Amino acid sequence: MTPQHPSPTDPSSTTSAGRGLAVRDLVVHYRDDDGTTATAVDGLSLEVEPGEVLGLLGPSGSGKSSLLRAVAGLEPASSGSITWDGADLAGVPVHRRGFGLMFQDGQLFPHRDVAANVAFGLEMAGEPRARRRERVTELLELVGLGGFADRAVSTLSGGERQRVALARSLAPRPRLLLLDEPLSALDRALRERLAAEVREALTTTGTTAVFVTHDHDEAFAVADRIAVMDLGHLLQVARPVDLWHRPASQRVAEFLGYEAFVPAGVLPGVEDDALVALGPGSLRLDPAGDLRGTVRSAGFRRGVVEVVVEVEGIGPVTVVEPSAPDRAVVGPGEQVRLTVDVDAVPRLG
Ligand SMILES: Nc1ncnc2c1ncn2[C@@H]1O[C@H](COP(=O)(O)OP(=O)(O)OP(=O)(O)O)[C@@H](O)[C@H]1O
Repeated sequence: MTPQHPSPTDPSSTTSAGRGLAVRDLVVHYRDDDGTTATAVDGLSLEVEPGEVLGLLGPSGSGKSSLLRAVAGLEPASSGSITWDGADLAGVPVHRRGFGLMFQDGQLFPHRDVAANVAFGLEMAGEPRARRRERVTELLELVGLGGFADRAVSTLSGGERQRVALARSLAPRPRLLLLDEPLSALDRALRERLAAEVREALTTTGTTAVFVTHDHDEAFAVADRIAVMDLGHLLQVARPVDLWHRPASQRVAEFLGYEAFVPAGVLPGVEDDALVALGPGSLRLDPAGDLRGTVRSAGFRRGVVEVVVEVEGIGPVTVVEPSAPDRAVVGPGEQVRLTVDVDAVPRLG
């Protein structure tokens, strides 16, 4: 691994030289009152190409917000550099970076109506009133709030507020939009729907963006590439499909939801000793299968049945089966046989 391209085997991890955002060997420290320092970002390098949506994924405390805040200029870098189109941003204050910010709680201005919230950045930029009005209408349409211009912010639902916040942050056409857990205050169903809408708004407007989340489903729904962080380090950067099928390490695979890690030789018909990961999608219930297991639990979830099976010699693995009204559902304690889908069992390097 080189710091510039953490996954050199993944062609999608390379970017056009010097364009867009480049973070090089960045370190962000926090100094406590007692003089001790905590390292939140530890020598991290990353690039974001113009027009790209990068998902920044990692567990709580992995340093995602610290990285985002450093890029925004809200947190000083202890060492390393942050550049945009090759120009160093050290010493460039937050409001001169041309970057937009969007947070979990939207931070709308309560005394302005929806249109005035969206217009805020345009006013700051000195846009004439007619152009502002036009742009506000365009942005509210884009986020699905066409008739909302005159609404008071206090009358909006949580999802509507975040749509307004998104419209407001897109209105001045930031050269980079930094989104820090913008959906995490919303309930799961709304979050899934809005994640798709955010992606559409970003790609329709061609906005370059970094989207921080600790939810891998959300990262998969929003991002062109996903950067996985842990303990201030970058573990892997890859397109969602490559990340899922080729996680670079057990740590990445665990974080994505893989459940069992065994030598490949444990699987029927496989003879090498590489470590492999099994998770949802790796196994199928099959009366003629070579693996045996005991059902621990079975739950219905939006058209599929998720069956957790204690697989002999492997451990618990979730099996996802399509649901049908006349198909018998297995229950806890039941003995089952399973087949491996070898294409859905990544080898860990
Ligand atoms: N202002 C601060 N002072 C001291 N330590 C801090 C400060 N902000 C963050 N940290 C520490 O830096 C580390 C990284 O925190 P950060 O908020 O960047 O992580 P995160 O991945 O965004 O987490 P979360 O998903 O919980 O927001 C953590 O150990 C955290 O305790």
